[in-house]
Amino acid sequence: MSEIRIAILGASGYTGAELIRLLRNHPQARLVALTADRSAGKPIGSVFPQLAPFGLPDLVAIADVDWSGVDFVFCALPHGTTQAVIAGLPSHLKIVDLSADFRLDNLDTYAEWYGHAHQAPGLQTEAVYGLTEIHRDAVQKARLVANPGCFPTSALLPLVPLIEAAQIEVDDIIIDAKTGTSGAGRSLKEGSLYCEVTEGVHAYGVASHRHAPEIEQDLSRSAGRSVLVNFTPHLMPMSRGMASSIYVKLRPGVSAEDLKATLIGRYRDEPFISILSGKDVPQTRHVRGTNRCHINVIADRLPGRAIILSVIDNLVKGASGQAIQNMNAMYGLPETTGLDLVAIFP
Ligand SMILES: NC(=O)C1=CN([C@@H]2O[C@H](COP(=O)(O)OP(=O)(O)OC[C@H]3O[C@@H](n4cnc5c(N)ncnc54)[C@H](OP(=O)(O)O)[C@@H]3O)[C@@H](O)[C@H]2O)C=CC1
Ligand SMILES: CC(=O)N[C@@H](CCC(=O)OP(=O)(O)O)C(=O)O
Repeated sequence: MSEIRIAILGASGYTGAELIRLLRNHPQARLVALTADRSAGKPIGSVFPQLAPFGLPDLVAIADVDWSGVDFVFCALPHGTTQAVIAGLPSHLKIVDLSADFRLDNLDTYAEWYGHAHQAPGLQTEAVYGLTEIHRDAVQKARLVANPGCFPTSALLPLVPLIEAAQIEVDDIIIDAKTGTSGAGRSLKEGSLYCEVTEGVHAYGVASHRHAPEIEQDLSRSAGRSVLVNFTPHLMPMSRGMASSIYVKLRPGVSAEDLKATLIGRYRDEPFISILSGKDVPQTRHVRGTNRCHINVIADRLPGRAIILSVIDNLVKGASGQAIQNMNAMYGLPETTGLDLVAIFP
């Protein structure tokens, strides 16, 4: 297939840099426009020296992009800024939006959790939730894909097949999740300072994190009724990586081995998902820098309960890697194109 001419909006951020790193290995991708806000007008190499040697376009403001030379847009802007930007783009463009702006189908739920009315409700009706392994058919036909959040990706990949198989009680799901600090983005925030993050761990967004309704949206779709979850994220002193420990109650007659068999069957042909053997514990270091998700299911000591462990790299399967996987699906390319990566270890 011919080349895909790509613009990255928000190229001077963490997910933007990760898109550029990964797309360097994509044979069809040609980066024709990179945008920034504070850094508009600068060479990308002045923001990210590791990207200086590759002949990339300079950073420009979004208003200065010539859309006639662009086929595809990765939108990696802060949530809340993206609906208006995407609503103003020409209709020939295919788009994967990495922000949360098009993830929630229910406009009232969006307004409740994001504190303002949706600014592009018409576009929301055409947006497809891009958890690729679960919504592949819709992603392949989509023009606008809402790339999932990192916590929802790590939780939904194991939970959706188990709910569809009616193997777990949907009213008793606890998601205890940990993330690296790059999840907060590159802009200056007191909570991301070294002294606030190093040598300690803390929960945040307790009983109020905006990824709860996103997780619940897909779990409710799978269950055919409203599902609520207990979700608590924690900030870890590491730059990237995400681990979700998920505590579930088994339905009568179901064992932890049954859950594992369901996941093995569902993901047998999925290149990015591994169900680990025995009681092997998934570790973030084993997926670092890759688009992979490692999962295991272990019987709890408490009768009738199981513990599901799921790890991803928040910047790759949790953001830029899944975004490229979705682009590949939208163009009918093998989903692994540009994403055939081995973890950086140790
Ligand atoms: N980091 C992660 O692990 C994940 C992030 N996401 C989502 O992806 C999106 C990007 O995240 P991330 O890369 O971490 O964010 P960063 O804060 O690192 O980068 C944001 C980018 O957007 C640009 N920008 C900021 N404000 C504006 C504006 N008003 N108009 C135009 N451009 C603007 C910035 O430019 P400049 O720096 O020049 O000001 C920068 O290029 C967010 O919506 C985030 O929620 C999703 C999953 C995981
Ligand atoms: C450490 C940290 O702050 N992480 C972010 C998650 C970023 C992400 O996945 O998602 P969005 O695209 O929905 O922002 C948070 O908890 O909000």
